[in-house]
Amino acid sequence: MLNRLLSNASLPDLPSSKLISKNVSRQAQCSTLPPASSAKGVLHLPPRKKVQLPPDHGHLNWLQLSQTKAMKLKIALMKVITILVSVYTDDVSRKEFIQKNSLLLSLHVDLLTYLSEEVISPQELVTVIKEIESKKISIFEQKKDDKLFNSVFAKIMAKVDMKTILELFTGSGTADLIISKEAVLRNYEMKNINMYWIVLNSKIYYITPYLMYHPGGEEIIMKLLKSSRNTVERLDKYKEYQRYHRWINETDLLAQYVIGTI
Ligand code: HEM
Repeated sequence: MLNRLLSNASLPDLPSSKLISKNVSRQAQCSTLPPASSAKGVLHLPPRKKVQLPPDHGHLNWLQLSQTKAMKLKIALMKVITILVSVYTDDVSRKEFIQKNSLLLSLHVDLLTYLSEEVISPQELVTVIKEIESKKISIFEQKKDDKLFNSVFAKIMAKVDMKTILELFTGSGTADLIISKEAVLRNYEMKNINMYWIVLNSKIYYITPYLMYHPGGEEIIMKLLKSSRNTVERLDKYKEYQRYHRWINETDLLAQYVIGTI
């Protein structure tokens, strides 16, 4: 499989050197180094936690997959849906969101508001999400797409063309959207695996598509997001993130998944 991927070699536009943080003060444990020595004065690092990923879920698979147009569209649509459900279901959050973002990102705000008022109400979305909550399967992992989500995608795309959605919601197009901490906490409390965000260093990322490709496994991330100890003051998981991989530059690795900023 790897040989086939390497021979196709249409590698994405992400040189590996870009993924390495330049501000690493000390080399923490990495895959190629032996564990840190327990000698006096050497900082203790968490033990290595090797997990077995499903077939075709290596880093290269993920990079290639995330560059396909179908995947980009699905991610953009899911960004829209997760914002509608996390922000627009609550009057206070919605008003604050519109007020804070109308000046700089008016097109994003207009599109989201139009969708929520004319195309699919956030309450309707919540019902759809609840219906498939119990399946606990990411729509990015199923061979066959989930019909309910597809019907929502179709509703949106019947009113807004694909080019507009891709232009506004692909890559870091939404990076400057300001989203309240209350809306993020609402997202963290959702049970449907397709809705997951994570905050790292004040940036919010849509993390569902990456979960099964995470070399440290999905469990460790899910545990953090679904902890009953999460509060508006404890949304940012950057400390925990850095504990395991200071050397990884998440802003480049997750550039396509940015939802906004808290
Ligand atoms: C959400 C964004 C995240 C990204 C993009 C990410 C990325 C990565 C990458 C690329 C590796 C492989 C590192 C290597 O082998 O050198 C890795 C491993 C790992 N990550 Fe993450 N990670 C994320 C979040 C987290 C979080 C929140 C935690 C836990 C608090 C975590 C815990 C781990 C662990 C335990 C490993 C295995 C390290 C080992 O091999 O010993 N990750 N992650």
